[in-house]
Amino acid sequence: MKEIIIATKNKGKAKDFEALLEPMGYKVLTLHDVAPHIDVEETGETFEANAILKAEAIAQELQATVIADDSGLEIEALDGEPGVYSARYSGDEKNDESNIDKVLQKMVQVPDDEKTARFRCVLALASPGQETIIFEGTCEGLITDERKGDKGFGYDPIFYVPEFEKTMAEMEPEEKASVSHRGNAIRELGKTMPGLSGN
Ligand SMILES: O=c1[nH]c(=O)c2ncn([C@@H]3O[C@H](COP(=O)(O)OP(=O)(O)OP(=O)(O)O)[C@@H](O)[C@H]3O)c2[nH]1
Ligand SMILES: [Mg+2]
Repeated sequence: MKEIIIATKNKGKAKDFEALLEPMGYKVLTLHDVAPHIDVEETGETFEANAILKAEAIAQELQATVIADDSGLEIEALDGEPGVYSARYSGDEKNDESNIDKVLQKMVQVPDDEKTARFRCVLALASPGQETIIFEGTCEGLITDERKGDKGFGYDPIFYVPEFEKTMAEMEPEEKASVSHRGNAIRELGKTMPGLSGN
């Protein structure tokens, strides 16, 4: 099986990548497998800037081709929050549960028909000595009033996808992969990276 390095320490993201890439014949390796000592500070103000930071630092360190993912949730009624700060919305310790609590509390006053949101994922593909390439994917949905489902990670329990009539945390990994921001970004990447099929 071919191997592919994803420059992430987020286990939820790693599972998403496995659901997406294993059917294409790739074994997913993360920073936990190949460089557990490295932490790249996310100092950028955009998903793109942070994805490039992470991908280039790890590609340089390992002298290998890597993919980094910077992603997050953009809620219209909150002017795009939590956005690039999604992982640390409620504090530096990256706590999914308190991040969700903070969103739900801010959404209490928002009318139901204004609960629109999107997940955005930016992937950076970096190789030593080559120009980094960027791919993007989004997924449109609605913020629910309460948590539903126990699959997935992050904000998945409060992100409702009308097409499936489920939150992302109620979807099987393959279902999430078929509509998610990460799935859509990988499918974009598949159009240009030889060997990665777009299906
Ligand atoms: O419910 C969710 N389903 C998803 O599919 C998803 N994708 C992203 N997110 C949120 O956005 C942050 C990314 O921040 P982020 O890109 O900096 O990643 P991270 O710091 O968690 O890991 P790393 O990849 O940087 O190591 C994550 O922690 C989550 O809060 C998601 N939430
Ligand atoms: Mg991060």
